[in-house]
Amino acid sequence: MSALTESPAWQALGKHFQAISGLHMRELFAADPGRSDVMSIEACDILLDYSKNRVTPTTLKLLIDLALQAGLPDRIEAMFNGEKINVTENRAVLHTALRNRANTPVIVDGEDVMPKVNSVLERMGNFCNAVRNGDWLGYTGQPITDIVNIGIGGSDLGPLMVCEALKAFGHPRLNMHFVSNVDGAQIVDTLRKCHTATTLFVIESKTFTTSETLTNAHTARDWFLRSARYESTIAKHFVAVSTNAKAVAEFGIDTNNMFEFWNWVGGRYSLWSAIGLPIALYLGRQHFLDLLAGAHEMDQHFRHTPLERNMPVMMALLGIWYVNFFGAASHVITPYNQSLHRLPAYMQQLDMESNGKSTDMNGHAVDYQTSPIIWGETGINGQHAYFQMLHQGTQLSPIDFIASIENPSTLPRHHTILLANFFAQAEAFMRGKTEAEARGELLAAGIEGEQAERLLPHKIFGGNRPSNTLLLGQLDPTTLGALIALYEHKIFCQGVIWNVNSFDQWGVELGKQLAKQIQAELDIAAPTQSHDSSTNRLINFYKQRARNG
Ligand SMILES: O=P(O)(O)OC[C@H]1O[C@](O)(CO)[C@@H](O)[C@@H]1O
Repeated sequence: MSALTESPAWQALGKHFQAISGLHMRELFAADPGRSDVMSIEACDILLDYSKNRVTPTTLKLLIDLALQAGLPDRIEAMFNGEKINVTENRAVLHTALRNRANTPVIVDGEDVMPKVNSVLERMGNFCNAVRNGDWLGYTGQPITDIVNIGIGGSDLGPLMVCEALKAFGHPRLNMHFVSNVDGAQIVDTLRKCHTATTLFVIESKTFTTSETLTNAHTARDWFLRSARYESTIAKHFVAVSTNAKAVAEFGIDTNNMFEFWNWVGGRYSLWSAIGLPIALYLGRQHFLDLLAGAHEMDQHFRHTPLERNMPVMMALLGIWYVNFFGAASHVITPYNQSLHRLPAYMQQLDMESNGKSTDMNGHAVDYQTSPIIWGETGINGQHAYFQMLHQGTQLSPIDFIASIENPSTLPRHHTILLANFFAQAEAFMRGKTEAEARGELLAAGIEGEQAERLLPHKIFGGNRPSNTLLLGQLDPTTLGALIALYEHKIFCQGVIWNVNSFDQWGVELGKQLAKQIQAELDIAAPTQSHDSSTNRLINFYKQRARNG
């Protein structure tokens, strides 16, 4: 057994689980009408109601014991203070410094990083103003109308998700495009919608070595030069965001047109850095600063609120309760705002790339589950697709319901229907439908006797399916910033308790190495023999068909 599973707090939770796992939330609500007043937290214009979880006050106390046993308060301070908590890469983890609107010094290797953070923000702001005002002109003297972000993973998902979420605040002249897939279909389709004279390419890559991004960037450059002809025109149409100035220069982008960030910013935590440039271009400098301010407010809440009233901490602990004690393999994210439709995809990288680990900080194999599988869709669409399984299937999948009270992008009547569904689903998952209720409904519908008995088992809902409800005041830059930071910190807390490094991603390397080797093999006609028989056969089958075709 590992130190974690042997620990007193873990053992106590295991015993407690045996005692209460049979309890139904209906009973818990009936026994304590004030349950949701106690089991809710308000911060940063977000209300978290976590009362529809299979917990009692004792569960919460034991979970807090687990957090304390893991030294969570010290680990939180270590992160904010710039300690090198990403031990396998010997790096600090300071996405919080990027949104440190209080501007207090944050020291890494003896240097306050805030002056350089502020200086890049200043440059981004000036550049965005020029593009948005129409002062930044393309090679024929026209203002920019289309912005194409080329990047993948953290250099795509954050900017894409935020630009979609905050479309209501977007600049009316600017059309945003995001190209991540190396499948040429995506860039071809995008370029078809753009004109060289009015398109700005933002090439985003922390490392500037990512093959998908560089391939797309070269294709964009070739497309551009076919019309613009002179290399000197590139400066007006290509900017880069990276930590790797040398590779940016080698690609042919003037480093004066490069916006820098630093190795203490993880890719999936980078939307607050210059990687947020497409966001700032689309929404404007002030809205980008508002996004940072919202995240900063959540940072302050996270850093300074006692664990039992701390929103990210409570969400982390509830997640651990289900993953490690109920054996839940997955966790569902269901936004009830259409504009948050890319949030589940964003959360997949944030959570699974961070905590999808089976080796702990000491290099030992873990003997407990870590990151759940994160999945989801907009809630309304999910209701008409996978909710059947969530209501009556055999798997327990906790759900996060997310909606906003105000929704500037929708119509009032639509919003009422949307929110009615939002409230109803969380209630349905909690209470279910008993046999007596189902029987009563059948009777009311005039279905009796044998037919009623046959249908009855299918009409029963066990309920007792846990969910968190997150109600945002409105979906604006500030609240969205807070929401994203909330999940970042939730994931961090879980990583601390699971004792994994949430900030490396070695698991993505092997596939990349093999792809490089196979790419070289695909370029030669001779049959491949260097892999296992399945991979050889697949490659050679492909080669033969591609040659004949
Ligand atoms: O920004 P880069 O260096 O191109 O990397 C893109 C993405 O690729 C990954 O390294 C995974 O392969 C992610 O962690 C990262 O967000």
